[in-house]
Order: sequence, then structure tokens, then C-alpha cells
Amino acid sequence: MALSGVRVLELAGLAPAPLCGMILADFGAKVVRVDRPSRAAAVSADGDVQARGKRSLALDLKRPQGAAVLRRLCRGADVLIEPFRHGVMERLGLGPEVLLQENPRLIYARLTGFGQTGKYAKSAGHDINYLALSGVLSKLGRKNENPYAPVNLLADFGGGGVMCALGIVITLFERARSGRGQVIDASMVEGVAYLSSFLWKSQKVGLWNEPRGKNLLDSGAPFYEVYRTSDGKFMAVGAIEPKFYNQLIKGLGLNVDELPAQMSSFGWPEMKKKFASIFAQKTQAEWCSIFESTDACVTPVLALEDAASHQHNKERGSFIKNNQGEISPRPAPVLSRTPAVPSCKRDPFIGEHTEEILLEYGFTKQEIAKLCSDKAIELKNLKANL
Ligand SMILES: C[C@H](CCC[C@@H](C)[C@H]1CC[C@H]2[C@@H]3[C@H](O)C[C@@H]4C[C@H](O)CC[C@]4(C)[C@H]3C[C@H](O)[C@]12C)C(=O)SCCNC(=O)CCNC(=O)[C@H](O)C(C)(C)COP(=O)(O)OP(=O)(O)OC[C@H]1O[C@@H](n2cnc3c(N)ncnc32)[C@H](O)[C@@H]1OP(=O)(O)O
Repeated sequence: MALSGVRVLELAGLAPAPLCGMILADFGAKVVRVDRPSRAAAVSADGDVQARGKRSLALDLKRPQGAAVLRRLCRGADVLIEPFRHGVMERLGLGPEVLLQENPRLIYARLTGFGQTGKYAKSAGHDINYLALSGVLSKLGRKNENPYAPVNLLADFGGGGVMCALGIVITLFERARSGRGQVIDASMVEGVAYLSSFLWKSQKVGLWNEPRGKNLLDSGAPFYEVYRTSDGKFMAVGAIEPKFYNQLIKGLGLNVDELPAQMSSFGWPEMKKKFASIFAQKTQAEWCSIFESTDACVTPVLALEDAASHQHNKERGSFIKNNQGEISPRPAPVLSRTPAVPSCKRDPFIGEHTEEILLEYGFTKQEIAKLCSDKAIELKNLKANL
């Protein structure tokens, strides 16, 4: 796999850092999730739902012996992912200047909401706050309604987890030339703002001149909208270019010569009503068969489980099943020579691999026993979880 041999330490966090670690693991990195021991008794594998392919080490970073263990682990690692507010790692004596001095090849990835500097660097927040501060949230939502945050996909995962993974592979690539590591300051505000570069840079062509919900791509246009079908399901319409729009109109049984010009926004509200009343007359399956094999850019809105069993996705193997029968998306993108090979095993229990990992990083059995008696680490008793 593309990232074989890369050793990653991921300090356990909420949603974005776990995705970042999972991406690296899917593509072959050896990812160790560093968990808090105190949680081990209460939490098994279900706290982190993005733990595929990872192993767990339960380590108390608040104890000096625990922090010393992380320092030693970092000496033998390629990447550290830390998901805490600015200042937390410094308080633990695990800031970048310490760890990079001990291992100048280390990639020290700091995945936060607001970044390492600035007024909000030490403030708590979640996806919706980062999205708001990036300016993007102001553009999301329907006409005359409040801005709407679409689950926690954009800042947490797009601007956070994925952007941080990109930063890690970029720095690993650069390190192959320079031999040197560096610090990644991955702010989700900036990550999601960067993700929205098209939105920013397309302002000059007038794409966003109207208020929220009245523009071409934000549910203002009738040909870029979701419509309810007679069985309570939905169809997604994305017929932007005239040649595709004409096929949409044909499929709806309308005559393009009798309609207002496609790009005349004055006619859009009326056209939307017309399209909505037509879509409401047939079931989703009926609309699928009308638009199948056309270029009208009309697709069914599928539930997650239906997406996994849809013919197209099945043909490509877009979804995978693990040993527990859990279905999830296959890692993307697909690489021709060194594709990702996602683990089929169950997620790790907290502390399940503590001993195995420490031995692998050069600790002796005696050292491990001492760390255990000092409560710096925790060895999970697997039987307790079975
Ligand atoms: C919208 C999303 C958030 C979605 C979260 C949900 C996915 C989950 C939230 C609640 C979960 C459910 C719940 O737990 C109940 C069930 C539990 C069950 O097991 C599973 C099912 C549950 C229903 C469960 C399901 C889900 O998991 C939930 C619904 C987001 O936006 S996520 C993005 C958040 N932002 C960031 O990540 C940016 C950077 N981080 C931060 O800004 C802060 O970390 C944050 C997120 C604001 C939290 O602040 P906090 O004060 O808590 O932490 P920090 O200031 O960062 O400091 C960390 C302290 O912890 C110490 N520490 C860390 N590791 C260790 C260790 N190994 N040993 C010892 N100590 C450790 C560290 O030293 C810091 O201590 P100090 O504060 O004393 O310095």
C-alpha cells in the first residue's frame, strides 16, 4: 500500500482527527491511537467509530512517566496527530519544539478548529462554529431561512480530517527530499475556507449576487434542486448546461420553447413550482426509468443503505463490509497499483494493544510492568469486553 512503513501516533480526539488517522491506516500506515486510560473501563471500541485499521495504546499523558512514553514513541514515529486546543501539548511538555528536537524527521500535525494563533486559538468550538467563522455558513441554506449547517461534514471532515491528511502526505513527500519533518497547523476554519475557494473566486462572475438560496447553485434555480416524488422520495436535478437542461425538459414532458429562458432568474420561482408539481406525479422508480440513460443529470436521492445496494455502486464496489457485517464506504480515491486495503477487523478496544505497541517501539517487558504499576499505561483485559 502507498503508505506502508509510515508510523503514525494519533492522540484520541473527536470526529476530525479519527478520520485523518483512518485515511492513513486505510492506505497502509501503521496507526496507533493513544487513548486515555481512565476511559478504558467505561468505553470499549465504540467511542471512536473511525478506528478502522488502528491499534490502541492506553497512556496517561498527565503523568510524567506517561508523557515520557509519548516522547519516546515520537522518537520512533513518522507522524503525530494531536487534536487538542492550542496550549494543551505545551502544558504536557510535548510541544513541537521538544518533540522535533528529539526527532527532526517527525511530522507534527496539529488539527484544531481555530489554529495555533489568533484570538480564538484557545477557545472551544465545533464544526458549526468553524464553518461560521470561515464565511461559508452564511452561504448555506434556503431562501428566507436561517443559514443551515449540513451535518458536521464540511469543517470537521472536509476542512479538518481530509485537509490534515493532505498536509501529512505533502510533508511526508517533502521529507523524502529534505530529510526533515515540520509542524502542520491545520485549522478547520482555514481548511473549510480553502475548500470553498470556488465560492470566493466565483464571486466576480456573479454566481452569488443574489441573497442566500436565490442563486444558481444554492437552490435558487429550478434545474439545480431536489424534488419530492409521489412516494415521498426525492430526485436530485443538476441540469445546468443547456444541452442537459433540454433533456430534463423533455423528460418532464415539457416544451422548451414554451418556457422562460433557462437562465432568466425572474422565471425561476414559477418554474420551480411547475417542476415540483410534475415530479410529484410519479414515483422515484418511475422517474429513474424515465431519466436513466439520458444526460439530463437527474438521479435518485438514496438512503445510505440504498446507496450501498445501488447497481452502479455495486458494480464499482463502492461500499465494503467488515467482519462484523458493518457496511461503510470504500476508501477513496482508488489507486491503480497500490490501492487502499481497509482492515476488515473489528475496531480496537481501548488499551488492547498497549503491550504489543510498546514492545514494538523498543520498551522492555520490565519497563512495561513498571509503567503499568505507575498507572502511566493500561493493559486492557480483553476478557472483560467479551
Ligand atoms: C460536531 C463534532 C463533535 C461530534 C462529537 C460526537 C461524534 C461525539 C460527542 C459526544 C459523543 C457521544 C457521547 O460520548 C456518549 C456516547 C459514548 C459512547 O462511547 C459512544 C456513543 C456516544 C453517544 C458518543 C457518540 C459520539 O462519539 C459523540 C456524539 C465536532 O465538531 S468535533 C471537532 C471538535 N473540535 C476539535 O477537535 C478542535 C480541536 N480541539 C478542541 O478545540 C478541543 O479539544 C475541544 C473539542 C473543544 C474539546 O475541549 P476539551 O476541553 O475537552 O479538550 P482540550 O482543551 O483539547 O484538552 C484535552 C485535555 O485532555 C487531556 N488529555 C488528552 N489525552 C489525554 C491522555 N491520553 N491522558 C491524559 N490526559 C489527556 C489533555 O491533557 C487536556 O487536559 P487539560 O485541559 O487539563 O490540559
